[in-house]
Amino acid sequence: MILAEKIRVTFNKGTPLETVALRDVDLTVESGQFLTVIGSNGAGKSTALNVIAGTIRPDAGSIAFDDVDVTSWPTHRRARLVSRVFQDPKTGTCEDLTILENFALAQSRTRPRGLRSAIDKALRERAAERLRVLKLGLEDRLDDKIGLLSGGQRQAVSLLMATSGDTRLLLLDEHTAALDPKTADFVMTLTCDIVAALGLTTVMVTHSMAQALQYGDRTIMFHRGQIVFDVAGATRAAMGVADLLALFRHDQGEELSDDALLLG
Ligand SMILES: Nc1ncnc2c1ncn2[C@@H]1O[C@H](COP(=O)(O)OP(=O)(O)OP(=O)(O)O)[C@@H](O)[C@H]1O
Repeated sequence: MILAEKIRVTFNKGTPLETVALRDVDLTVESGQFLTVIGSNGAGKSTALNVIAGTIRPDAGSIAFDDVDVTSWPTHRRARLVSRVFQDPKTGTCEDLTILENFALAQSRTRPRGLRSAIDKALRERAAERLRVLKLGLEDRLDDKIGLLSGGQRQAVSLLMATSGDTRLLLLDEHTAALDPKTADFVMTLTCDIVAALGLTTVMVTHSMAQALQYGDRTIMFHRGQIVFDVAGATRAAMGVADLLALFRHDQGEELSDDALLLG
């Protein structure tokens, strides 16, 4: 479970560029819940993920995982429990290393060992077994440089690596936005399968309202650093994009003016 209380993040404090990116945000995500997050450009979505991952330390508020206060834990200390997949497939993998070496690197995130000593028969078998699920033939290309893979293949491998080890919390930062629609569907199906199989608590940021409603079991929207709505259960299941827009208009007294959100 994630319990974030009164989280405030201010960039460039005390300067003319001061921006309050998160305004006393409270957010609880139950264990095993799959939360989708939407919001216009600059609404605070990435900052919220950064606070959970530990990349940004809030200037006020606290954050706990399963009742353990991790507010002061740096990213590397949280890395055993939290992993993240980014929009750019290149971010999650190391281009000059082979597929197998990338798996070894991912494993060392949770079980620190030298890269060479981490590559043993057991890892080779484990990596091949996980890759076989993709049905892309990558289990036969363990010694290929990962830079040779397509964006979609690489994102699928990033997802497998992010969910190896002891990860309990998966953060997805628009991880299908750079893929063509067919590949994006493939990666989303893989995501849902892995999340369900491992029972991961998942937070997925997306620019698409339709995708936010299609996947997961709860949707929140950020706007100007605050959560402006939070829908789940039967209410959410009955909603379409037009209903989300109407909810926004009703609560905020203004129209949403972000084409990417409307059209995505
Ligand atoms: N490192 C930073 N330095 C200064 N300002 C920042 C920084 N990171 C984010 N901001 C500002 O904080 C606010 C929230 O940004 P954030 O990236 O969290 O929004 P977002 O909802 O993820 O937007 P997008 O969909 O465009 O990625 C914005 O006004 C942004 O310009």
